[in-house]
Amino acid sequence: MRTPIIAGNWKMNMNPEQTAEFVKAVKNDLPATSKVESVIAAPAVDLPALLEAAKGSELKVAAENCYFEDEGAFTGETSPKVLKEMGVDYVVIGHSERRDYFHETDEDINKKAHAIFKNGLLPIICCGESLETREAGKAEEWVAGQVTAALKDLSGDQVASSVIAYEPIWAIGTGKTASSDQAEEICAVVRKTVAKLYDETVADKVRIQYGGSVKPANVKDLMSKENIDGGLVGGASLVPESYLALVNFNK
Ligand SMILES: O=C[C@H](O)COP(=O)(O)O
Repeated sequence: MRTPIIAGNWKMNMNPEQTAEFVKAVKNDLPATSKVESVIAAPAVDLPALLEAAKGSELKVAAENCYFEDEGAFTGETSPKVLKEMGVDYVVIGHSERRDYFHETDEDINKKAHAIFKNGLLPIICCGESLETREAGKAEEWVAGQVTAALKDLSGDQVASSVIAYEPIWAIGTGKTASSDQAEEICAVVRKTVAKLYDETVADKVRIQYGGSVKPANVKDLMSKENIDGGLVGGASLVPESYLALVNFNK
């Protein structure tokens, strides 16, 4: 039985003060982690405030990115080793915004996944096709390729404990959600890809999120699908009431 995981991805929208206020507003109404994992992914500058505010609550903390080296002359980068020391749980990697604006490659993402596991963190690995790729009928092939590249040389146990987020680029921040059937179709492809690369046991354990205009009004429908175990939520995770409605989707 896979534990649902709802992760807010704040992107570059909050400061430390707003972070502390947000957590104060939600921390007493989060579901038990054993029922639904509630995660917030925040920019590196907000992580100390987020970790401090989340202490003693059910909230788990994710970084929005990290580098694949632990330390050294890498100006501006964030060390996965330090993230672990700080108490971070997850790191989001391969988000389409990082692939597009910061030119992250499949190879970088795979290296980051290895660095994340080496440091005892867990990855939320993003994948997803553009509208052009979808319209060319190549969404399945594209996503399977991204998943295969991201997981290269990871062990079955590592993959079983990973989270993979399917986010069609055309649905991010656009208000256009993939229908729950469209989302399920590709999330099933992700699981099948994991089964092909590893085995059914690993595929059965890996948790798959859908992301792209998820909101309180559609979360229940998406979460009812067999291969959707959670959501990676941008805009609708920025307001405490909306975030609480998302993580409490099954109440
Ligand atoms: O990481 C989150 C996704 O990019 C989705 O963003 P959105 O919920 O604002 O569409």
